[in-house]
Amino acid sequence: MTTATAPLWPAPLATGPLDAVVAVPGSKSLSNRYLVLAALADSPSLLRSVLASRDTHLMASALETLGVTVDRGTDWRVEPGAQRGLRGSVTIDCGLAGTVMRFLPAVAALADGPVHFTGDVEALARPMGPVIRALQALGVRVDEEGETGRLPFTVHGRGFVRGGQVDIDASASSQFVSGLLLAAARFERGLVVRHTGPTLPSLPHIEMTVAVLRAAGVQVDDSRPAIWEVAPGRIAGRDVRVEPDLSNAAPFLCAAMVTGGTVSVPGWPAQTTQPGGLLPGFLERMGARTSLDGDVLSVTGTGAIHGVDLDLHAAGEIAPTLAALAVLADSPTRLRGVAHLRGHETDRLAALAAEITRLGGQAEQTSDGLVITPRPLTGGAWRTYADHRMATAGALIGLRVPGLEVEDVATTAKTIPDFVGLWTAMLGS
Ligand SMILES: O=C(O)C1=C[C@@H](OP(=O)(O)O)[C@@H](O)[C@H](O)C1
Ligand SMILES: C=C(OP(=O)(O)O)C(=O)O
Repeated sequence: MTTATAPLWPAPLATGPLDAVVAVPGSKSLSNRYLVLAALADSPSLLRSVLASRDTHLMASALETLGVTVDRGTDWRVEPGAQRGLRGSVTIDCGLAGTVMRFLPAVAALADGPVHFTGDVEALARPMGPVIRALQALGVRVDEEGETGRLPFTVHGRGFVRGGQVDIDASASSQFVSGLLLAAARFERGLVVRHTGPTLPSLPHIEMTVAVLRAAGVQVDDSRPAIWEVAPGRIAGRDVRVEPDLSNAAPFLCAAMVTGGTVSVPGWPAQTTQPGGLLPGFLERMGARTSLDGDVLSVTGTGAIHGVDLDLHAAGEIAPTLAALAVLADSPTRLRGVAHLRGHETDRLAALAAEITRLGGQAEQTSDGLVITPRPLTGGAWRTYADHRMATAGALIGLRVPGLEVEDVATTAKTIPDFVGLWTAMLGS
């Protein structure tokens, strides 16, 4: 939570070109999908290199509340609740995790009683309406308690969902679609989801959902644009290794460009549905050299950072990092296609514009993004609005701007367990 008294972390200045290897923890998006599917499966699962951060602990705790066993050791072992059914008459704390608040309502509909959903104060602003409306259209009772289309609400599980077909406007978040698809194989008739809105952000994340479902033995037809059909059937427990979080790799790789050095991330997948897989291409357009040697992705700064015109609708979660890089570029940048960032952990377009401007920079919001014009910056507080990616963006700018202090850097725990440790180790190596 952001308060006036939140501590300030003096972001370290870079003292020279980096030459560092950074082992980035597991993907939030993959970890939380594997957890949901493991909970709905008909046999146990073992999740290796799973991310242990606030968002994945919230997911694991929520599933435990529903009667699933999640043994959180080095690897996480999940004993599904499927055979004996999911438990109702419980409350789920979503924190600020989009994956928990959007993935679990459809799961809760399978529970044997009411499941109350709540979260952080910042979470109460995030859009939930399409999820609630879709479940209601499928015959699930959902009682809203505060503002319409927002947390908190109660899903009245009846132990089964008939399923069928549902239309949904997912222009505010791809997670609305993913959340329905993840549970759909457990609906009596499966589910056809049709997206009806004007834009569809984060398509790679929906493709990720389809891929993890298929890998668990679920039949998914995604051959028609913006329509996904999940057949009813069993979900298999799995033994899987989670890829590193490529979006969380972004600030570290960008640090190579800011310092004119090299940063390498091992474990980079040859193929991935993570939107962070688009990152090397974006960084090359901004002036970096990149190479994939085996599974080690290296980014080398050439000394130059160029402004760029980028449509980020497929990869909105890396927009804050690229905005921070753009602040340090040699020409203006336009980021487009990311209107949905207004419903992320905070209104990220407003937050980035405010904080860049506070340092003396120039950043204007457009209807669907930002225009950033590089200017000399001065240090000062960088506010983070409970947003982990605002914090890591501040750290990146702080490599070059003396006196920049990141408010509430602990908010990075949402998806990285020890961001400050990894960042300072990178700078020290
Ligand atoms: O499904 C997922 O794991 C995610 C989907 C995206 O959400 P939006 O489509 O709301 O941007 C992304 O930004 C978020 O960080 C994770
Ligand atoms: C948008 C993000 O998170 P969430 O999963 O909470 O939507 C993010 O991590 O950038």
